Amino acid sequence: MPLLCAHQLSVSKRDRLLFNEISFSVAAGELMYVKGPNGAGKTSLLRVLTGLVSPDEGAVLFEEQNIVNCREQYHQQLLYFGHALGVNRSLNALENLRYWCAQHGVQHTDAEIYEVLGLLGLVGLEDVTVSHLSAGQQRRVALARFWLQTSASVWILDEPFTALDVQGIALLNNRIVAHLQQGGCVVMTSHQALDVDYPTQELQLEYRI
Ligand SMILES: Nc1ncnc2c1ncn2[C@@H]1O[C@H](COP(=O)(O)OP(=O)(O)OP(=O)(O)O)[C@@H](O)[C@H]1O
Repeated sequence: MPLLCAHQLSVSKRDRLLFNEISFSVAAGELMYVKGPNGAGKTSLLRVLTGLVSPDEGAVLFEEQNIVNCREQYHQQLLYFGHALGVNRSLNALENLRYWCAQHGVQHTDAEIYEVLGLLGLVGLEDVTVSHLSAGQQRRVALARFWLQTSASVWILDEPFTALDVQGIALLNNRIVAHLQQGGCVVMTSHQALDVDYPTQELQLEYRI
């Protein structure tokens, strides 16, 4: 049974049809890579898959149920990483992750959060206000949720590699592969060529006039 299905999705913005009757499914252990030029509609598609935005036509199914009818159950199984980092720039990394854990019902001690921040190369920066961190370090604080939240099966990632250095990209790639090997699924976009050592399905969106 697929974890996630897009069924004949169509979305228009400002009278421009971004995509029309797109269908695909992603099963446990599968990675879907959504490609396309700027403005093609990749973010719009991902937001529809999360249920944040409704499609003009079609439906998104989680475990064969329309997400409209199982919103709470779906959101418990969903980890969405969008363009907005979802970190409070006036708090430090530790405070941000404590807050994120509390909001998402994830139990972690400070020691465990420190460990994840260490893994992400943020040792010594745990109590620095996020606005004083570099762009890549801020992304790393946001990415910590992929190590803190281990129960979500569906990961939807919108350009997660932005601003990361080579080591950061490798770290995240490894985490994505581990998630897939543990039976999760991933739908992601990236303008960088994907360097994930894992079988990948591709969906190409075109810029439609
Ligand atoms: N809320 C909105 N209101 C009006 N138009 C929108 C809205 N969101 C997106 N668009 C338009 O939809 C089109 C697709 O945007 P989208 O962000 O989905 O593209 P994308 O493929 O993710 O692009 P990029 O590679 O630049 O991130 C763009 O032309 C954009 O202007």
